[in-house]
Order: sequence, then structure tokens, then C-alpha cells
Amino acid sequence: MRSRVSVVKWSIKNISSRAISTTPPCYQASDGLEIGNKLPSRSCPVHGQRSRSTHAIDTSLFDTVCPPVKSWEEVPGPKPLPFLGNTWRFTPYIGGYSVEHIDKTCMSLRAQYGNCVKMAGLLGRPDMLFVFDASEVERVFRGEDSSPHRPSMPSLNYYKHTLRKDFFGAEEDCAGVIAVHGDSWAAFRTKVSRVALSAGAAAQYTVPVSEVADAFVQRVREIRNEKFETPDDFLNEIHKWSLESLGLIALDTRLACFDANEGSESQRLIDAVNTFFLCVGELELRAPWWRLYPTAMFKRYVAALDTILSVTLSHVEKALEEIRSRGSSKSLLQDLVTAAGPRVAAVAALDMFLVGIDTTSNAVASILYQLSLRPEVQERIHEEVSKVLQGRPMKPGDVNQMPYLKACVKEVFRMYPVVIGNGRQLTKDTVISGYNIPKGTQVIFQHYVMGNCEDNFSDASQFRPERWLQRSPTQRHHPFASLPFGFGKRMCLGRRFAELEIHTIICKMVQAFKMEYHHESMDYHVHPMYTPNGPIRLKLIER
Ligand code: HEM
Repeated sequence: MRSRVSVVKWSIKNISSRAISTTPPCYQASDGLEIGNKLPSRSCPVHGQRSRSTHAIDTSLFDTVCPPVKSWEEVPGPKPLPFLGNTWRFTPYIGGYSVEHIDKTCMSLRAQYGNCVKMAGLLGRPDMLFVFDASEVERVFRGEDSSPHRPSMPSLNYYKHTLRKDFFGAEEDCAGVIAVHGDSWAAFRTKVSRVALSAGAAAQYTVPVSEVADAFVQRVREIRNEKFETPDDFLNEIHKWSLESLGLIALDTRLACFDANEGSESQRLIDAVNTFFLCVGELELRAPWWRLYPTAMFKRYVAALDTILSVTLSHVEKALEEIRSRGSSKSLLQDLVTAAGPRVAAVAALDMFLVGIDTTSNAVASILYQLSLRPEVQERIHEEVSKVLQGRPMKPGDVNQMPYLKACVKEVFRMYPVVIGNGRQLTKDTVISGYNIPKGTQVIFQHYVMGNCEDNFSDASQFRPERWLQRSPTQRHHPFASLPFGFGKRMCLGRRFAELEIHTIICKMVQAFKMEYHHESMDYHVHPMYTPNGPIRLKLIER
């Protein structure tokens, strides 16, 4: 064991002699606490390990020295080939890696290289770093600056910042939050989150959202086949429910998605949203030819975005008239118009449509599927719901009395996170897992891998909602090991609305039906949401 004096000398020598960065090495406490899942309250700014003061100054608590920070070149990961980089690895049949099955690809990357894996040499994309260690994810999130940069859809970026620059760039703070960064994002986010994340913003929609859920239940009753099974395009029906619910929240209107008329504004919006989702996956995941010339698919995509924008604008007009005639606001849209102006309200609604429909509907498809495999879980939810509601309609606060239902939703998100990974493009050089990661690298947090590994969750492969109800600290998992809605300044802006919608629809479905599944078990794939791969043919037996 080194003496305290020699440790200080060692550190000073290393600080002056190291080429890669000016960051000094840090000291490890001898009690072993630094290597756990739980990050202590004060951590070494370099390695993220336990420290009582800035290291290299007060060494009184330390008796060993962390190794110096290693360079980016030393991060383990698959080696890129000359010219082909690592892109070839994602070529079907040849490469062995798959975007559609990035879950499995990342699991094997972790097994082969460890908790921090470099994926360099992806043609047309910045280098990536996959991080599978919950403590490191926490450190990156907690260390982010005032305007974190989330890598996001380049095609949408192009739409907002180049093609429709006249609209989105007209005012400094009016570009929205999706595919927007820096001061412009921060100004917009501040305005919108004040309203969208306020206490009660979601709760005010409890009754209308539950009416939409009732309409959905009625709809599925009618479309079941003679075996009481949902049709092959059941996911499409769930999309309609999701759009109808979001129409209420973002546009203050019932779109009548279950029976919209051909040519109506609702139908135009439904078609545009569908086209957007059809195209966005292709544009983002396949070779980006649209960057060279406007492909047919890119033209459809732009037309769909134009439609969504024009419909949202027309609803903002209506909200303005309402406010003028009533003198006060009574919905999220009207609150946004009042607090931030009509343009911000329209762009906020557009962003909600772009990211709030597919996420929620695929999450619900996944939850219903998982529940249909577990009759005993459904029974427990049913019991809980019946006890709380006792036959009356839902009202704000009811779901808070349904911890088991909420735990089931969390458990599905842990095992099958609909947004399989999240990320940040580093805005400064950052040390992650002891490596110096350069600014500009895309750091990807793999929710799926972290949620499904034993290091973070015991019996990770078992569906155990009870784990979310445990109170004892020894039974608790690392809070950053499952983050389905992200974290920090850029976390999901619609989380409360999404949860309201999801809890409500699950509550209603379990109240109405016993759900069963009698077909081959479904694998999950990225499409671009992480979702069961195949028709969701649930047998719905009336209770
Ligand atoms: C199951 C449903 C949903 C899931 C799993 C989900 C997940 C996420 C995640 C992981 C992020 C990135 C957070 C981060 O970078 O830390 C995000 C961002 C966002 N979500 Fe959601 N989301 C869902 C539903 C919704 C809904 C219904 C809305 C709108 C009503 C919405 C609006 C947004 C917006 C606007 C952002 C961007 C925030 C920003 O960049 O400032 N989301 N969501």
C-alpha cells in the first residue's frame, strides 16, 4: 500500500507527464464501495468513483490510485476495415450485426467487449459509444450541460432547418424540440415544459382519455373474428386509438379516428401521420439517398409533414378563437397559446404528433401481448382495478391507487423498452468508464441491454412486476438501469400524457376482457420502435 505522500507525488508526476488530457488520476477508497451499482453522492469527476474531495488534493481517505484515463483509441470494440469501416457489419447475411435486431447485436457486443463499446467507422455517421453500465449512464446524464444534444432524425432536421426554414427559423425560439439543439431548443423547451409538465396538465384529460379508451374497447369487440380474435392489423387499430387520444391532448379535438370520413380533415391527418411513420423508418435506417436527391419516399414524407403542420395550425386558429370568446383557457393547447403564443403552440403540437403516437401505440401493443401470456397477472390487475373503481367511471388520481397495474407497465418497459436506446451527442470531451471520449461522439444508452442483464436485475429474464413494489434498499435496482422515458433536461416531454393513456387503456381492456394468445410466440424487432414482430392476434373473452 502506498503512503499518502507517495500517492500525492505519484499523481503530480502523472498530471504533468500525461499526454491525453489534463485530468489527473483519481484515488479509490479502500472500502470497495466504488464498484457497486449505486453511485455515491460525491464521485470522482474523472472515473466516477468515490471521493470526498477533488482528487489529487485531499488524499486522506485513499490508499490506492486509479489507473490514468485511457485514450479513445483504446476503447474496445469491433475494428473498422479500411474504406468499409464497420458499416459492412450491418449488411444482411454478411455482416452479422442487424439494425432490426440491435437488441441481440448489443447483447453480444457487451458479452464480447464489456460495458463500454466503441462502434467507429459508420459511413455518414459520427462514431458511437455503446454504454451498458447504469452508473456511467447516470454520470453522463447528470453531467450534461444546459442544452444536451440528442442524436436525432437527420431527415426531420433537414425538413425543419433547410426545407421549411422560413417557418421554423422565422423566430429564434420556434423550431420545436425534436431535431433541434442548443439555445433554440432550450428557449422552446422552457416555454413548453412549463405548461406540459405542470402538475395536473395530464390529469385534466383523465375523463376524455378514458372515453376514448371506452370507444376503443367497443371497437375491438366489433372487429373480433368468430374465434374472438383481433384481426391481423390490430396494431393499426391501436394506432388509431393513440392518435385519437393525442388529438384530444395536443389539438383539443376528437378526430373520430375510428370512423373518420374520406376527405375529412381528420382523415387527412390520420393518413399523413401514417405516411410519416411508414417513411421515417426507411429514411433513417436505410442508405440516405434522399440526401443526394429528393426520392419518391422523401417527397411523400415532406408532404405528410406539411399536412400535419397545416392541420395543427388550423387547430391553433380555433384555440385562439375560443380563448378570444371565453377570455380564458381550458386545455393544454389553449394554455400553450396563452403562455407562449400560437406559433409555439402549433410547433409543440406537431412535435407531439411526431413522437407521441407510435411510441404509445407500440407500447400498448407490447403490454397487451405480454399480459395475454399471463392470465394470473391479468387477474391481479383486474382485482385491483375493480377494488378502486367499484363500477364507476375513472376520475383523476384513480391510477395512483393501482400500484400493481403501474408495476406491470414498468416491467414490460424494462424487458421490452419501446424506445430501445437513447443517446447524447457529447458537447464536450468526457471521461466514460475510464476512457477519454471526444466531443461529437454519439453515446448510446441501450435500455434493452441494461434492463435485461443480471447485474442490474436479479432474475432478469423473469416477468416480475413485484420488483417495482419492493421498498427495501437491498432489493432496489439502480435507478438508471431502466429509463424508458429518458432523463434530465431533455427527458420525454409527454411522459405524463403517455402514462395516463397507457394506464387507462390497460385498465379498460382488463376490465372488459380476459386476454389470451394462441399462436407462435413472437420475437421483438426494431421497426423503428421495439415491438412484437407479427400480427397481434389476441383472443378477447368477455368478462
Ligand atoms: C410510451 C410512450 C413514450 C415513450 C416510451 C417515450 C420515450 C421518450 C424518450 C426515451 C425520449 C428521449 C428522452 C431523452 O432524451 O432523455 C422522448 C422524448 C420526447 N417525447 Fe416521448 N415517449 C413516449 C410518449 C410521448 C408522448 C405521448 C409525447 C407527447 C405527448 C411525447 C413527447 C416527447 C417529446 C416532445 C420529446 C422530446 C423532448 C426534448 O427533446 O426536449 N412522448 N420520449
